Amino acid sequence: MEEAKVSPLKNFIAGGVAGACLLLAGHPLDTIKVRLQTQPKASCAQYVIYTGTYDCFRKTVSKEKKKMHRDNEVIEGAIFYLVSKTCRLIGDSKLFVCMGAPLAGVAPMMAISFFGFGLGKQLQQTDPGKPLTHTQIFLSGCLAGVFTTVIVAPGERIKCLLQVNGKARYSGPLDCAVRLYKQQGIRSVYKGTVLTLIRDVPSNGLYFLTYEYLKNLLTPEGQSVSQLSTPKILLAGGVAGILNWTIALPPDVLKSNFQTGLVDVLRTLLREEGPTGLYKGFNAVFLRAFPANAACFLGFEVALKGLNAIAPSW
Ligand SMILES: CC(=O)O[C@H](CC(=O)[O-])C[N+](C)(C)C
Repeated sequence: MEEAKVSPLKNFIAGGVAGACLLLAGHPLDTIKVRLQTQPKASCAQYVIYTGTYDCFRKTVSKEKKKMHRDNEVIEGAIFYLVSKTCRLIGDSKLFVCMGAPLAGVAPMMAISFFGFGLGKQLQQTDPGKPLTHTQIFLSGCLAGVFTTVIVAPGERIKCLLQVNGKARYSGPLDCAVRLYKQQGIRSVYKGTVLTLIRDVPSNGLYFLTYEYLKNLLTPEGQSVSQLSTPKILLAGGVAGILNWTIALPPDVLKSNFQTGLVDVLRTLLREEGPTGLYKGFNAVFLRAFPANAACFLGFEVALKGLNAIAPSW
């Protein structure tokens, strides 16, 4: 297993591309996940808003279809234009609801994530010819999780509030951020930071370790990992996404609920729903994890290859 020279800068740029791919492939199911995770618990099943992933999908699509307003025609920039067109193509649904904010958040988040991972590897890489150990790769991933929390914690706070409340409470991400800041200051914007760290530090470690491990495993003897075929990249990325969520989901459920207003989340959830409550949104999360992360790593590898071709010496 050979280790190429790591460039955190190239990782940063390619990571941004990866983030855009992750978002485009994963946002509809992410919206469903947050709605399922944060819906209030009803005493009688008949009053639950969404009975499951499919029910939430169906209701979101039909409800939002009815609510198409002129203001949805307002296009804020080229990216938003493309997103809203894509949105219409899948049936005028609002599963891509508030995608402007996540795109502005996820692309830099993944850029920082891949940068942190690259930096972690670079710091531990004494000899470019010598492969890093699994522990070193895991720790590099953990470092990525620490870095990303700086923007993930406020980004997720805003995203979750918008996904749960739609436009009923806030006119958009900026309005949401400003109002949180004005009402309770920076602490409110950063509400959920510890839970974000608990979710993202170990899961990033496992995420990158799985991807690198599978890439090496799938590389035929005598070939370079950089020549890995597209299906194998998709497989390694998809599996990394699934394993990432196996440990990220319980703290994610706590975080989503905490960031949208529930206090004493762990105790309340365990008392009301038992340990399975910590796996709320399971179907949506795992349906999303494979394709979204497969697309993410493919976007990363393609962008990195392009950068290596344009600027081999960086
Ligand atoms: C928990 C989470 O956000 O995971 C990211 C992938 C995904 O499915 O959204 C990846 N990362 C580990 C980089 C945070």
